[in-house]
Amino acid sequence: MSQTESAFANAHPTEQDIAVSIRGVSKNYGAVEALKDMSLDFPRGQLTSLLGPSGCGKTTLLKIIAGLLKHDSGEIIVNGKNVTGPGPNRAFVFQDFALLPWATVMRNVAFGLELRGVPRSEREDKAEKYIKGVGLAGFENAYPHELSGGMRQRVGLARALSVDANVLLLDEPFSAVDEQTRRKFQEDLLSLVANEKKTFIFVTHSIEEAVYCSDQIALLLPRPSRVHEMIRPQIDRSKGVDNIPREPEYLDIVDQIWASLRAYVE
Ligand SMILES: Nc1ncnc2c1ncn2[C@@H]1O[C@H](COP(=O)(O)OP(=O)(O)OP(=O)(O)O)[C@@H](O)[C@H]1O
Repeated sequence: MSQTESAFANAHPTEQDIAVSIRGVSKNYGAVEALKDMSLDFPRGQLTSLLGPSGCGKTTLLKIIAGLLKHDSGEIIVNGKNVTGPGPNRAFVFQDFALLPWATVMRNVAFGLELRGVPRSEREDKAEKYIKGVGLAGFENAYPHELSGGMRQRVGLARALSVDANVLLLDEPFSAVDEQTRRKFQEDLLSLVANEKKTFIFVTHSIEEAVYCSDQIALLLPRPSRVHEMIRPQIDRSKGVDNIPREPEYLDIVDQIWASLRAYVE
């Protein structure tokens, strides 16, 4: 079986430790049916991308998992428990950064811990670890307006990491950054997935990015959204961000996903 066939055939692994499970979730906005009877599992410690045409409900699903938006029916199970609202086990990294403009990088990253009453030295130690982890060492005392969009996005990610949520929800985290920053950020994200043992759920518009970064990709159909296909790319990432895009297996999976999606994009 070729790598590409196995990426599609192994899409329903058994015996996985599931961090988040979506069971028959539906969501309407008035007359707009956004999600319909959606079911999907997110394995612990892995990165799952949600990929699909614009308006298919990716952000809606992410916000429902975060507990920021109520679903109409179905269940969201996180670490084995049904959840109906926000909780400390999930952190949402907003597309528009949602940083405090008057606070330094250190204070922004430590802010979630500050809200929980964690003593200053403890929260700053933890924040420092993640400021380094996202490549922002040296910028602890900078303010958001002194940073580029990509750097602000990293502050948002460091803040989400520092609160010890074990599920990280990222809504197009790289959409506002240039190509070089995007590649560096993708590499850093993969290191975080490997080192942090957290579950990442990631919305992207980029097929290439999804294939490069993901353990599994949920291809969603236009609304009312359902899961069209699950793909497990199994890319050998040791070849590095610059070489993988030339690998035949990578290109085959990108082509197959494009073939599935193109009918809905026109
Ligand atoms: N607050 C709202 N009120 C009414 N309709 C909404 C609202 N939010 C989203 N929708 C509609 O629900 C559908 C799903 O939206 P959502 O933002 O989840 O899609 P998406 O896949 O994340 O889109 P994109 O890829 O363009 O960011 C869209 O048709 C959108 O217009």
